[in-house]
Amino acid sequence: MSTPSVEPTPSGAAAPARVVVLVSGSGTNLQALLDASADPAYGARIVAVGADRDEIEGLARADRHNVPTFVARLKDFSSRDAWDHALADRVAAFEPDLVVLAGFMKLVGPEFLERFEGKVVNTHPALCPSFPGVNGPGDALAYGVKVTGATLFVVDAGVDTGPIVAQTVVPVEDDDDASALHERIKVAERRMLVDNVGRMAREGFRITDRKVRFGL
Ligand SMILES: Nc1nc2c(c(=O)[nH]1)N[C@@H](CN(C=O)c1ccc(C(=O)N[C@@H](CCC(=O)O)C(=O)O)cc1)CN2
Ligand SMILES: NCC(=O)N[C@@H]1O[C@H](COP(=O)([O-])[O-])[C@@H](O)[C@H]1O
Repeated sequence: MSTPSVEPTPSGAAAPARVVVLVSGSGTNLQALLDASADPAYGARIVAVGADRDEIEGLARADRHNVPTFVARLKDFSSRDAWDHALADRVAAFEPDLVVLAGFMKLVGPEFLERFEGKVVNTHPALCPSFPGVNGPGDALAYGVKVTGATLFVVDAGVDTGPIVAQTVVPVEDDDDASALHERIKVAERRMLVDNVGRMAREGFRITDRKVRFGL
Protein backbone atom coordinates (compact mmCIF):
# COMPACT_ATOMS: atom_id res chain seq x y z
CA MET A 1 0.00 0.00 0.00
CA SER A 2 1.38 3.39 -0.85
CA THR A 3 1.61 6.07 1.80
CA PRO A 4 1.41 9.68 0.64
CA SER A 5 4.17 11.54 2.36
CA VAL A 6 5.31 15.05 1.73
CA GLU A 7 2.73 17.02 -0.24
CA PRO A 8 4.33 18.53 -3.36
CA THR A 9 5.14 22.21 -3.45
CA PRO A 10 5.63 23.22 -7.10
CA SER A 11 8.80 25.21 -7.64
CA GLY A 12 8.23 28.83 -6.75
CA ALA A 13 5.15 28.02 -4.64
CA ALA A 14 4.28 30.53 -1.93
CA ALA A 15 4.72 27.92 0.81
CA PRO A 16 7.98 25.95 0.65
CA ALA A 17 8.11 22.65 2.50
CA ARG A 18 9.05 23.07 6.16
CA VAL A 19 12.19 21.07 6.96
CA VAL A 20 13.70 20.35 10.38
CA VAL A 21 17.29 19.06 10.28
CA LEU A 22 18.87 17.08 13.13
CA VAL A 23 22.66 17.00 13.50
CA SER A 24 25.36 15.79 15.89
CA GLY A 25 28.54 17.23 14.42
CA SER A 26 30.14 19.45 11.77
CA GLY A 27 26.94 19.90 9.76
CA THR A 28 28.37 20.09 6.24
CA ASN A 29 25.27 18.30 4.92
CA LEU A 30 23.15 20.85 6.80
CA GLN A 31 25.20 23.63 5.24
CA ALA A 32 24.50 22.25 1.77
CA LEU A 33 20.76 22.29 2.53
CA LEU A 34 20.96 25.83 3.95
CA ASP A 35 22.75 27.00 0.80
CA ALA A 36 20.29 25.28 -1.55
CA SER A 37 17.21 26.52 0.31
CA ALA A 38 18.29 30.14 -0.13
CA ASP A 39 16.80 29.81 -3.64
CA PRO A 40 12.98 30.03 -3.44
CA ALA A 41 12.78 27.65 -6.42
CA TYR A 42 14.32 24.91 -4.28
CA GLY A 43 10.95 24.49 -2.58
CA ALA A 44 12.14 23.84 0.97
CA ARG A 45 12.91 26.01 3.98
CA ILE A 46 15.03 24.90 6.95
CA VAL A 47 12.77 26.03 9.81
CA ALA A 48 14.86 24.60 12.67
CA VAL A 49 18.02 22.66 13.47
CA GLY A 50 18.15 20.29 16.43
CA ALA A 51 20.98 18.33 18.01
CA ASP A 52 21.69 15.74 20.69
CA ARG A 53 24.71 17.67 21.97
CA ASP A 54 25.89 21.24 22.53
CA GLU A 55 28.89 23.11 21.15
CA ILE A 56 28.90 21.62 17.67
CA GLU A 57 29.57 23.37 14.38
CA GLY A 58 26.23 22.25 13.02
CA LEU A 59 24.42 24.47 15.54
CA ALA A 60 26.78 27.34 14.78
CA ARG A 61 25.95 27.00 11.07
CA ALA A 62 22.23 27.35 11.91
CA ASP A 63 22.94 30.38 14.12
CA ARG A 64 24.80 32.08 11.26
CA HIS A 65 21.73 31.59 9.10
CA ASN A 66 19.36 32.82 11.82
CA VAL A 67 17.67 29.41 11.94
CA PRO A 68 16.18 28.46 15.34
CA THR A 69 18.03 25.69 17.17
CA PHE A 70 17.38 23.29 20.03
CA VAL A 71 19.32 20.62 21.89
CA ALA A 72 17.94 17.43 23.46
CA ARG A 73 20.72 15.58 25.31
CA LEU A 74 19.99 11.99 26.23
CA LYS A 75 21.72 12.40 29.60
CA ASP A 76 19.27 15.12 30.60
CA PHE A 77 16.36 12.67 30.62
CA SER A 78 15.35 9.86 32.95
CA SER A 79 14.99 7.33 30.16
CA ARG A 80 15.47 6.80 26.44
CA ASP A 81 11.70 7.00 25.97
CA ALA A 82 11.57 10.33 27.82
CA TRP A 83 14.31 11.68 25.56
CA ASP A 84 12.49 10.40 22.47
CA HIS A 85 9.27 12.08 23.63
CA ALA A 86 11.05 15.38 24.30
CA LEU A 87 12.87 15.28 20.95
CA ALA A 88 9.58 14.64 19.16
CA ASP A 89 7.96 17.55 20.99
CA ARG A 90 10.80 19.93 20.06
CA VAL A 91 10.59 18.90 16.40
CA ALA A 92 6.78 19.01 16.33
CA ALA A 93 6.82 22.61 17.54
CA PHE A 94 8.13 23.61 14.09
CA GLU A 95 5.40 21.72 12.22
CA PRO A 96 7.74 20.01 9.72
CA ASP A 97 6.72 18.56 6.40
CA LEU A 98 10.02 16.67 6.40
CA VAL A 99 12.62 15.79 9.04
CA VAL A 100 16.19 15.25 7.77
CA LEU A 101 18.70 13.37 9.92
CA ALA A 102 22.08 14.59 8.63
CA GLY A 103 24.82 13.17 10.79
CA PHE A 104 22.42 12.75 13.71
CA MET A 105 24.05 10.05 15.81
CA LYS A 106 21.07 8.82 17.81
CA LEU A 107 18.47 6.23 16.92
CA VAL A 108 15.03 7.82 17.12
CA GLY A 109 12.47 5.74 18.95
CA PRO A 110 8.90 4.54 18.53
CA GLU A 111 7.13 7.76 19.57
CA PHE A 112 9.24 9.89 17.23
CA LEU A 113 8.64 7.50 14.35
CA GLU A 114 4.88 7.34 15.04
CA ARG A 115 4.52 11.14 15.18
CA PHE A 116 6.52 11.73 11.99
CA GLU A 117 5.83 8.45 10.19
CA GLY A 118 7.06 8.49 6.62
CA LYS A 119 8.44 12.02 6.98
CA VAL A 120 11.88 11.25 8.41
CA VAL A 121 14.85 10.65 6.12
CA ASN A 122 18.45 9.91 6.99
CA THR A 123 21.67 10.04 5.02
CA HIS A 124 24.19 7.27 5.72
CA PRO A 125 27.78 7.13 4.40
CA ALA A 126 27.56 3.62 2.99
CA LEU A 127 25.54 1.68 0.42
CA CYS A 128 22.70 0.24 2.51
CA PRO A 129 22.08 -2.49 3.44
CA SER A 130 25.85 -2.81 3.74
CA PHE A 131 27.78 -1.35 6.67
CA PRO A 132 25.04 0.10 8.90
CA GLY A 133 25.75 1.97 12.13
CA VAL A 134 28.20 4.58 13.28
CA ASN A 135 31.28 3.58 11.29
CA GLY A 136 30.14 2.97 7.73
CA PRO A 137 33.26 4.23 5.90
CA GLY A 138 35.63 2.43 8.26
CA ASP A 139 33.69 -0.81 8.03
CA ALA A 140 33.61 -0.62 4.22
CA LEU A 141 37.36 0.05 4.10
CA ALA A 142 38.09 -2.85 6.47
CA TYR A 143 35.97 -5.17 4.36
CA GLY A 144 37.97 -4.31 1.26
CA VAL A 145 35.17 -3.08 -0.98
CA LYS A 146 36.18 -1.34 -4.24
CA VAL A 147 33.20 1.01 -4.27
CA THR A 148 31.09 2.47 -1.51
CA GLY A 149 28.97 5.59 -1.23
CA ALA A 150 26.01 7.07 0.59
CA THR A 151 22.34 6.22 0.98
CA LEU A 152 19.33 8.44 1.64
CA PHE A 153 16.50 6.43 3.16
CA VAL A 154 13.19 6.84 4.94
CA VAL A 155 13.83 6.07 8.59
CA ASP A 156 12.16 3.07 10.23
CA ALA A 157 12.56 1.29 13.56
CA GLY A 158 15.63 -0.58 12.39
CA VAL A 159 19.21 0.62 12.02
CA ASP A 160 19.69 1.92 8.47
CA THR A 161 17.04 -0.52 7.17
CA GLY A 162 14.46 1.93 5.84
CA PRO A 163 13.19 2.25 2.24
CA ILE A 164 15.84 3.76 0.00
CA VAL A 165 15.24 7.15 -1.66
CA ALA A 166 18.60 7.49 -3.43
CA GLN A 167 22.17 6.26 -3.46
CA THR A 168 25.45 7.60 -4.76
CA VAL A 169 28.64 5.61 -5.48
CA VAL A 170 32.28 6.56 -4.98
CA PRO A 171 35.48 4.54 -5.57
CA VAL A 172 37.71 3.30 -2.76
CA GLU A 173 41.37 4.16 -3.47
CA ASP A 174 44.26 1.88 -2.50
CA ASP A 175 45.80 4.49 -0.18
CA ASP A 176 42.55 5.50 1.52
CA ASP A 177 42.21 5.69 5.25
CA ALA A 178 38.74 5.97 6.78
CA SER A 179 38.90 9.75 7.01
CA ALA A 180 39.93 10.27 3.38
CA LEU A 181 37.27 7.84 2.21
CA HIS A 182 34.58 9.51 4.31
CA GLU A 183 35.49 12.94 2.94
CA ARG A 184 35.22 11.60 -0.62
CA ILE A 185 31.83 10.08 0.24
CA LYS A 186 30.63 13.36 1.76
CA VAL A 187 31.24 15.30 -1.47
CA ALA A 188 28.86 12.98 -3.33
CA GLU A 189 26.54 12.63 -0.34
CA ARG A 190 25.87 16.36 -0.09
CA ARG A 191 24.88 16.49 -3.76
CA MET A 192 22.61 13.45 -3.32
CA LEU A 193 20.99 14.97 -0.23
CA VAL A 194 20.35 18.38 -1.76
CA ASP A 195 18.99 16.99 -5.02
CA ASN A 196 16.65 14.48 -3.41
CA VAL A 197 15.39 16.55 -0.47
CA GLY A 198 14.53 19.21 -3.04
CA ARG A 199 12.57 16.70 -5.13
CA MET A 200 10.77 15.36 -2.05
CA ALA A 201 9.80 18.90 -1.12
CA ARG A 202 8.66 19.97 -4.61
CA GLU A 203 7.13 16.72 -5.87
CA GLY A 204 6.22 14.74 -2.78
CA PHE A 205 6.95 11.03 -2.59
CA ARG A 206 5.25 7.69 -1.96
CA ILE A 207 6.45 4.41 -0.49
CA THR A 208 4.98 1.23 -1.98
CA ASP A 209 6.36 -2.16 -0.92
CA ARG A 210 9.64 -0.49 0.13
CA LYS A 211 9.94 1.26 -3.25
CA VAL A 212 10.19 5.05 -2.94
CA ARG A 213 8.83 7.05 -5.88
CA PHE A 214 8.61 10.83 -6.30
CA GLY A 215 5.25 12.41 -6.97
CA LEU A 216 1.86 11.53 -5.46
N1 LIG B 1 15.20 4.64 14.19
C1 LIG B 1 16.30 5.05 13.52
N2 LIG B 1 16.93 6.17 13.91
C2 LIG B 1 18.03 6.59 13.23
C3 LIG B 1 18.52 5.86 12.14
C4 LIG B 1 17.81 4.67 11.73
O1 LIG B 1 18.17 4.00 10.73
N3 LIG B 1 16.71 4.31 12.45
N4 LIG B 1 19.69 6.25 11.49
C5 LIG B 1 20.56 7.11 12.31
C6 LIG B 1 21.82 7.55 11.65
N5 LIG B 1 22.75 6.42 11.71
C7 LIG B 1 23.22 5.89 10.54
O2 LIG B 1 22.97 6.41 9.43
C8 LIG B 1 23.07 5.88 12.98
C9 LIG B 1 23.43 6.77 14.00
C10 LIG B 1 23.69 6.27 15.27
C11 LIG B 1 23.61 4.90 15.53
C12 LIG B 1 23.82 4.42 16.93
O3 LIG B 1 24.05 3.23 17.17
N6 LIG B 1 23.69 5.36 17.88
C13 LIG B 1 23.80 5.03 19.33
C14 LIG B 1 24.63 6.06 20.06
C15 LIG B 1 25.92 6.39 19.31
C16 LIG B 1 26.54 7.69 19.86
O4 LIG B 1 25.85 8.42 20.61
O5 LIG B 1 27.71 7.96 19.49
C17 LIG B 1 22.42 5.10 19.95
O6 LIG B 1 21.51 5.79 19.36
O7 LIG B 1 22.27 4.54 21.05
C18 LIG B 1 23.29 4.02 14.50
C19 LIG B 1 23.02 4.51 13.21
C20 LIG B 1 19.78 8.27 12.85
N7 LIG B 1 18.64 7.75 13.61
N1 LIG C 1 25.40 6.57 10.67
C1 LIG C 1 25.26 7.99 10.70
C2 LIG C 1 26.42 8.64 9.99
O1 LIG C 1 27.52 8.12 9.97
N2 LIG C 1 26.13 9.81 9.42
C3 LIG C 1 27.13 10.52 8.66
O2 LIG C 1 27.73 11.54 9.45
C4 LIG C 1 28.28 12.49 8.53
C5 LIG C 1 27.92 13.86 9.05
O3 LIG C 1 28.66 14.83 8.33
P1 LIG C 1 28.27 16.39 8.53
O4 LIG C 1 28.05 16.59 10.01
O5 LIG C 1 29.46 17.11 7.98
O6 LIG C 1 27.03 16.63 7.72
C6 LIG C 1 27.65 12.22 7.14
O7 LIG C 1 28.57 11.60 6.27
C7 LIG C 1 26.54 11.27 7.48
O8 LIG C 1 26.22 10.36 6.43
